[in-house]
Amino acid sequence: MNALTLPDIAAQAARQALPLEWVGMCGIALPVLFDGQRLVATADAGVSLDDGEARGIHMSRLYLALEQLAQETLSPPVLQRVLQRFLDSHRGLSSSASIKIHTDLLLKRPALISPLAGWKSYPVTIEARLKNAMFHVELKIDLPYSSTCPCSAALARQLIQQQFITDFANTSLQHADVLAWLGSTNGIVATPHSQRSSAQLRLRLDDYLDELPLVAIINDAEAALGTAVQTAVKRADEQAFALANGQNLMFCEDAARRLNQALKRAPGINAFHIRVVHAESLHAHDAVADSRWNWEAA
Ligand SMILES: Nc1nc2c(ncn2[C@@H]2O[C@H](COP(=O)(O)OP(=O)(O)OP(=O)(O)O)[C@@H](O)[C@H]2O)c(=O)[nH]1
Repeated sequence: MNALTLPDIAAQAARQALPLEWVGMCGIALPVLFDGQRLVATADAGVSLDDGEARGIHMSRLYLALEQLAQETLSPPVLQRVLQRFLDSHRGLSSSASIKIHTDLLLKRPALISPLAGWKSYPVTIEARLKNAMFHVELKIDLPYSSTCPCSAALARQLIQQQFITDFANTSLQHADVLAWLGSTNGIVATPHSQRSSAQLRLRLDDYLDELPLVAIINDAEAALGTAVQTAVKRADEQAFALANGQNLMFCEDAARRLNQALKRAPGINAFHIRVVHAESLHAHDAVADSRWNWEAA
């Protein structure tokens, strides 16, 4: 060996010939561009190692191809070009390539009543795969929202009725008495439990999309759920939120069904797997519902 030649271990023959389904790097720091923002992201990037005789893949080639994602707005065509570069730089070694990008999308959300707004962070993962010229993109989105138990609300209403009977038994009622009673703690002797809940959406996108419909999907899903968690909140906003929750009682089953309907209507999605998790304040465990559409067949 010439003293100036660097040893290239990856190019050596493997001691034990065996193809590998996926080889790559996880947790690569990457600043990505999306929705006019520069977002801090991490990427997992890799290829299959089909040539069982080859010792290793060329990780630096994948790493360098990722730079394109720091330069251009994240979109399906850009992801496809990067994956094609992974494969072009591993001719004879790999037939499939994949990339996962984890980031937090920041969206500015207005308050319900006051003229205020604040930032909300949505954890998202964008996963793209290229195999035998077939290109697929999958999104994972986590959405926090508030849910109030309909059963608990009905039980609380019944207790309020009982309290009313107790407080006004054998009394001739004046409008002012009832109004004062309604404003007292006796008038709301029981409250239903509500909880911070989360919807975990996994979505497969149609192949032809030029843009990632992340913001539209988040907006559609939040509209379907009805009580997204808030950002900037003054008392007027809190009161509006209390009213919205009172008008939007839901079990986890209700939330899953609403999301199912909304996502089936949303353009650009050809399959999904939804999980909603209501982190119960009644129990120390969660109430959970799943819903799928075209998921097994895809
Ligand atoms: N394949 C592989 N490479 C690793 C691993 N851990 C670290 N590396 C390093 O990743 C570096 C980059 O690999 P290559 O892309 O093959 O680098 P290179 O041979 O200089 O680049 P090319 O000439 O393009 O092949 C090498 O120095 C490897 O030692 C590993 O587990 N597997």
